[in-house]
Order: sequence, then structure tokens, then C-alpha cells
Amino acid sequence: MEWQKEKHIFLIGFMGSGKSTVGALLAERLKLPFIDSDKEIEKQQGKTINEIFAQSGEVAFRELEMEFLNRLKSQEPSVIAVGGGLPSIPRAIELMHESGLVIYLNTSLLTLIQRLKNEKQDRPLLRELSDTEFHPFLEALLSERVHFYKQAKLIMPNERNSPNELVLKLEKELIKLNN
Ligand SMILES: Nc1ncnc2c1ncn2[C@@H]1O[C@H](COP(=O)(O)OP(=O)(O)OP(=O)(O)O)[C@@H](O)[C@H]1O
Ligand SMILES: O=C(O)C1=C[C@@H](O)[C@@H](O)[C@H](O)C1
Ligand SMILES: [Mg+2]
Repeated sequence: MEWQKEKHIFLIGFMGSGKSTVGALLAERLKLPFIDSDKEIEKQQGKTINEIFAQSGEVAFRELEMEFLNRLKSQEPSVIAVGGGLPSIPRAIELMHESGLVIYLNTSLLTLIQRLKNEKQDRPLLRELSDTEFHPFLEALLSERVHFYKQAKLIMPNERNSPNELVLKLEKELIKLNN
């Protein structure tokens, strides 16, 4: 499998796996534009993700995510961090494979819990969970989604490394694919 420079690089993975953090750094390193689907949808709608979920519901948000993916076809090659739930929408993974290289940032449940416990407020699926609900909810959602994430072409752990260290590893993988 080869990565072609004229294609996008998609980062997928669970909430908190580091897609937005690592994606911005990777784009800087590769001198490519960086696009974050959550931020793009917020800009386009003039609302936060929390407001979209509250006013229109999750199904409407997933439709906006698919519209976002469809719009990317005509965009210059970019590094794209996609929302944590986007890969589980029917056809989404196929669309990403058609226009780029899909990379899964794989992070264990325990690390996700540590990272997300203080970052619940901007994530509508998490913000109302009590401390006792938090762990079982993440565990169940991760196990529902992992099958989609594993359809990525490249699986890269993101836990016992800094975001910058992962960017260097990713760059090496991309160079290998391009040779
Ligand atoms: N390798 C890492 N080591 C330590 N902390 C990290 C690492 N990667 C990301 N983080 C931290 O984890 C938190 C979640 O990261 P980030 O917001 O990038 O995740 P995400 O995958 O974009 O989540 P979402 O799907 O909800 O948008 C942030 O506080 C970020 O700084
Ligand atoms: O995992 C999810 O379903 C989500 C992840 C975030 O990136 C946002 O897209 C939103 O909070 C939903
Ligand atoms: Mg993000």
C-alpha cells in the first residue's frame, strides 16, 4: 500500500486519542494545511458542537460530518483530524480510503479515561455523565467503535510518547510508504 502525496492524511480514533493535537503538529511538519472536522462544522454552522447536539440532535450532526467528508474531495491535500464518531457512519471509512491515507491513533481505555475526565465539557456525549457512569460508557462506546477504527491502513499507538514524538514516527512511516 502506498501513500501518494497528492492525497489527504486522515487521523481517526476515539475522543481523546489525540487527533486534533497530533494532526496540527503533523500538518506543520509536513507543510500541509490542517483541517479539524469538528472545528470546520462549528465554523460552518456558527454553533458549537454542544449546541448542534442540543438543538438538532446527534443524527443531524452525523449528516453534517458526511457533508464535510464529501466536500473534501475537491480540497488540496491536507492533514485531517476527523471527529471520534465519524468513522462509524456508514460509507465514511470507504470515502476516506478513496481520498486519502487513513491512520488510527490507538489509545487504551485507561489512558482515554485519564485524558478525558477533565475535558468533558466540550464533548456532548460525555458532559452529563457522572463519575460512576464515565468509565462504563467509554468502555462500551470504544468497543462498539474499535472495529471501524481498525479498518485504517496504519495503526499507530499514541500513549507512551509525546505528540511530537508521534509526529516523527508518522513522518518515517509516510516516507516508507512513498518509497
Ligand atoms: N501523546 C500524548 N500524550 C499526552 N497527552 C496527549 C497526547 N496526545 C494527546 N494528548 C492530550 O489528550 C487530550 C485530547 O487530545 P485531542 O483533543 O487532540 O483528542 P481528539 O482525538 O482530537 O479528541 P476528539 O475526538 O474529542 O476531538 C488533550 O488534552 C491532549 O493534549
Ligand atoms: O466520538 C464522538 O462521537 C464525538 C467526538 C468528537 O470529536 C465530536 O465530533 C463530538 O463530540 C462527537
Ligand atoms: Mg479533536
